[in-house]
Amino acid sequence: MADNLLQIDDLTLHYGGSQILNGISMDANIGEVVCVMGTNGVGKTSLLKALSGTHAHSGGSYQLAGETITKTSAHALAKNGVAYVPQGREIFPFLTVKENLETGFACLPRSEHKIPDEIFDLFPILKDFLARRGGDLSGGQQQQLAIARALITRPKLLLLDEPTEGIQPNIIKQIGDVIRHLRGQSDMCIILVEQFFDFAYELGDRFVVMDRGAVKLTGTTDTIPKDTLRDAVSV
Ligand SMILES: Nc1ncnc2c1ncn2[C@@H]1O[C@H](COP(=O)(O)OP(=O)(O)OP(=O)(O)O)[C@@H](O)[C@H]1O
Repeated sequence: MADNLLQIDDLTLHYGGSQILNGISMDANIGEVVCVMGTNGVGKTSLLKALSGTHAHSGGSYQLAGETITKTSAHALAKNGVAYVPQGREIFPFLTVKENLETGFACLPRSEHKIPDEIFDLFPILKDFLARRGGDLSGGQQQQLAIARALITRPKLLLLDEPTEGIQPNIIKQIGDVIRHLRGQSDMCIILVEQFFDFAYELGDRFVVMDRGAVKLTGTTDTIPKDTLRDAVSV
């Protein structure tokens, strides 16, 4: 039986008086890549903000590994194993690559304040650039740094918001390889928000298509024909 990690039911989110998520229900398992798709403005980023605690949900329930999440601060959720790589990456431009990675230590006990070798196996370029300022990296290198920083926190739930946006093809391929590697380790669940259809289709175990703050289609490559999924994502 699949190892369920995430379960949300009827989740809602408001920005002030505007309701943006209108009751999202979905689940996700360890070892799985779940792709959240949909056109601009349907609420994909808002869903990741709710899951990461960056913006508290306003209703419904959120369970992580069977525990109901009521303390929705981003710091509490990071300590609970949720790592968020936001759209635009948000690395610290004036900190070095090493210092950016070390910010991930904030949610680990002091005894674990070491950058694991695996990080440099996955992203060799970061080892070469440890002393370089984050803001001096290329966009693709910054994206790799942002994913690496998230992995430092040893997440169970890794939230990736459009990791291919504005990135050149060879780095997109490397990021795809990293996601595949992480899935193969079967110790975390990845929620991937992605508009690059072929990239998402290749990596996804399951797909959740959103429309106006709700789920309009969900299934796997076995249950949704590729063209149906492509059409659902683009209209
Ligand atoms: N801080 C905010 N205050 C008010 N409205 C917001 C805020 N952030 C987002 N919105 C609105 O919420 C809706 C959903 O935005 P969201 O960024 O979640 O969509 P998205 O599916 O991720 O879009 P994209 O693919 O363009 O990133 C949009 O209409 C957006 O204008």
